[in-house]
Amino acid sequence: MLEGKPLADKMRPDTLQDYIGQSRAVGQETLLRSLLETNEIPSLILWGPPGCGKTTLAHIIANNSKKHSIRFVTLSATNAKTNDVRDVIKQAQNEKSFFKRKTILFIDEIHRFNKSQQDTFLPHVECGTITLIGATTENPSFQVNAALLSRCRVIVLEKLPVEAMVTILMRAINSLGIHVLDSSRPTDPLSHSSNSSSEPSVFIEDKAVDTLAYLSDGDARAGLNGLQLAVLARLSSRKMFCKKSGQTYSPSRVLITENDVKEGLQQSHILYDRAGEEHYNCISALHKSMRGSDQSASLYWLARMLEGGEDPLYVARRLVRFASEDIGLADPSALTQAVAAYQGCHFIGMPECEVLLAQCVVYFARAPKSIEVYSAYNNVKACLRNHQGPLPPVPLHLRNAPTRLMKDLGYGKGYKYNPMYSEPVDQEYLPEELRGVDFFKQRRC
Ligand SMILES: Nc1ncnc2c1ncn2[C@@H]1O[C@H](COP(=O)(O)OP(=O)(O)OP(=O)(O)O)[C@@H](O)[C@H]1O
Repeated sequence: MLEGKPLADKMRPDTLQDYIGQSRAVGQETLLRSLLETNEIPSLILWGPPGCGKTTLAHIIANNSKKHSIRFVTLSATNAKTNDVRDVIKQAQNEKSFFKRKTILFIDEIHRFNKSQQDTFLPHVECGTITLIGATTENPSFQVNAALLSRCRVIVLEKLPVEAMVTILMRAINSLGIHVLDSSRPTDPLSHSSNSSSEPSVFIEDKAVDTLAYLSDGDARAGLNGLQLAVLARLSSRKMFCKKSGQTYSPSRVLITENDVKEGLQQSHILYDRAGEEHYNCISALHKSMRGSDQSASLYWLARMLEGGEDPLYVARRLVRFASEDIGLADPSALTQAVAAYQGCHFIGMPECEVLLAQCVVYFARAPKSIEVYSAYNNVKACLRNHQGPLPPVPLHLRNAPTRLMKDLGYGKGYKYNPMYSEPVDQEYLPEELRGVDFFKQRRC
């Protein structure tokens, strides 16, 4: 059972009955479930984090549709070319016109197709030649063409909760014939070696199952892979033990502990997806926690990113921005702190630089906040962008006059050099048509 395909693939359910969790999307009372049960599949975009069951749901739909002689074609946007899509469409057109057969096209990681590739199937979705099912870990509002999106129903799948993960893991554990050891009954399974077969009996601590369910962070593939790796590692260390000791005897029972499953999981991959949606969610949560002056939450989001393998320089760059955008002149040294933290991270790297970022984040959470400069600058930008016609010229008295011709043209004429005056100088600095505008108080566009 542990040889060949990954355990996650072997355990992929074929029916909705075995599809665990995701009740909001495909629970008993949902529209999607009734549509699936009556085999009226609309075009869908399945959006959710890695390993939450997008491909599995498509696989279940495929199984169902084959029973109703609907064609189900799969492409992965990571390696499919535009020509592959065209071929599928051509075939779908033929099937539709000659055999009245429908085609469902499943595109995994649809966000990897660029906009023009996505355009290729738009008219065919519209006229019903194909029913499109796209799976994506990225927010479809940014990654899927608006026109295509409006023709699809977006199904949001969530990270699988711990209980669902336990159910999925237990299903795999049972199918592998592994025994779960009840930690409330302290017996040593390894001391009983009554197993006569050459294959060892495999046990797993119940708390190891719980830990695996927690640490896999809603990603069933990660959990099942973690389980598989832990079992394989234990079995191979049993073999090594026999080889090294030259003993023909080998322990007939193998125990998978909590530590084994922790090793089986690659934490960084599991807790955090550096390139995906989670990266933006966490940085946004950090920014908002600092803005809200919540130092604990700020530290939490920072640690969540760094522990997950985020690039510390990326976080440091965001802190430089925050120093000006949210703290600004309420504490101008915030900017110095942020730049110093950035340089410090650059010098020493992870893991040493984590504390620099932590210091900066707490400083920012505690700092007084001001968006005065940020808002005033936005007002100026809005004024420029909304301006109709040519921009007003720079007033002559403010222009530099390095040549005689420029002087003759009136450049710099009438300019009052402020240091020459002991009193405040009455002089205009904005173009004539903006006289009197105060970007700090109002927005004039
Ligand atoms: N809801 C579920 N019920 C039962 N098993 C599940 C469920 N979701 C995922 N699994 C298990 O996890 C494995 C991986 O899930 P799947 O391939 O569907 O994830 P995905 O959301 O498509 O992830 P990715 O975005 O990384 O491709 C499946 O093969 C299956 O064994």
